Amino acid sequence: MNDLINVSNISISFTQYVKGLNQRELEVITDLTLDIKEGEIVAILGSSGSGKSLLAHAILGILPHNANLSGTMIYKGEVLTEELKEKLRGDEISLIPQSVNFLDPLMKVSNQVIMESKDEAEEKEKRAKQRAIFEKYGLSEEVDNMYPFQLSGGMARRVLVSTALLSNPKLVIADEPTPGLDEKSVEETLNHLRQMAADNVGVLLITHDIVAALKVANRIAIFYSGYVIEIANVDDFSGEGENLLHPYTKSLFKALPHNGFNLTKGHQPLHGEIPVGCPYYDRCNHKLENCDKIRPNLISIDENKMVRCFKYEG
Ligand SMILES: Nc1ncnc2c1ncn2[C@@H]1O[C@H](COP(=O)(O)OP(=O)(O)OP(=O)(O)O)[C@@H](O)[C@H]1O
Ligand code: NI
Repeated sequence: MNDLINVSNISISFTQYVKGLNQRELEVITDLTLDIKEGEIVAILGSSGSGKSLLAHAILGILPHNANLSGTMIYKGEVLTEELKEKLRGDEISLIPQSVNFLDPLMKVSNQVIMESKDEAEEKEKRAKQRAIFEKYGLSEEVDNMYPFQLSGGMARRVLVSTALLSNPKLVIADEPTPGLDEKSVEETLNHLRQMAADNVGVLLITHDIVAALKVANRIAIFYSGYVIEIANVDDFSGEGENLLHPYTKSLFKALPHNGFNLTKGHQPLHGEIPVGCPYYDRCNHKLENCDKIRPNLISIDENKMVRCFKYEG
């Protein structure tokens, strides 16, 4: 499988003004590395407020103006500059947004899916395509003329998915597509993602729902305090978790059945104070000599797996 996007050493911070002219940096994402291949679903798993949406917005080039972004992104072998992001956004790279509030309440569904066209021929072509995709996702012809408030939650979700697919994207970023959905709608949404991957689209699934991630992803990136601490194959989350590498991922996996498969709290970005050493130091039960003094790098174990832990360095 070919690499679609390689995100290397991305950091995102905000400049905050405290007491007049004093500034300080709030680092939300630190040194994030991740790659997605064609036809692959990679889930990034992190708790609420951990910076997942910011990562999506960084790839799309829609970060807020006060955000500082560093690091590199390569898309199909080409450096993903802000200019290129703008060109690809809504085209080769599309977003399934976190909220159905992204739909304009005052516009008929089909019109907002299509947006502007440069001439009649293009509009006709777009309408035909929109109808075909809606059909595929079980949205009948009368839905075209509905307003968002007339849609059920599940229908609105399907409209967002269809919208993301209208441009034949190569990379789809799904930002928390499952929270608040009933089990059937969750399954339906996951099936949509599987279908995309089967069509060779790369999918970045952003979620705090580990159960959903395990059902659909090929690989899972675990986010902790703004750091990716491990990227594992979905199959590693089985048995006793013996193939998982990072102490945090192992304990997370072991704890799952006991806490109803919910992510435990306590891995928000560390507001203001970035630890010198390992971000997991305080909670780790495999501490080594230098863990509180030096931050481990995210190192590759093989083509698919990475870990940030001194146990595996050297
Ligand atoms: N414009 C901003 N200015 C300053 N800080 C911000 C800004 N936007 C986001 N943040 C900070 O970045 C953090 C991460 O935000 P983000 O929306 O990416 O989290 P998330 O992981 O997507 O959360 P959720 O699961 O709730 O969607 C927030 O907790 C907040 O501290
Ligand atoms: Ni979010």
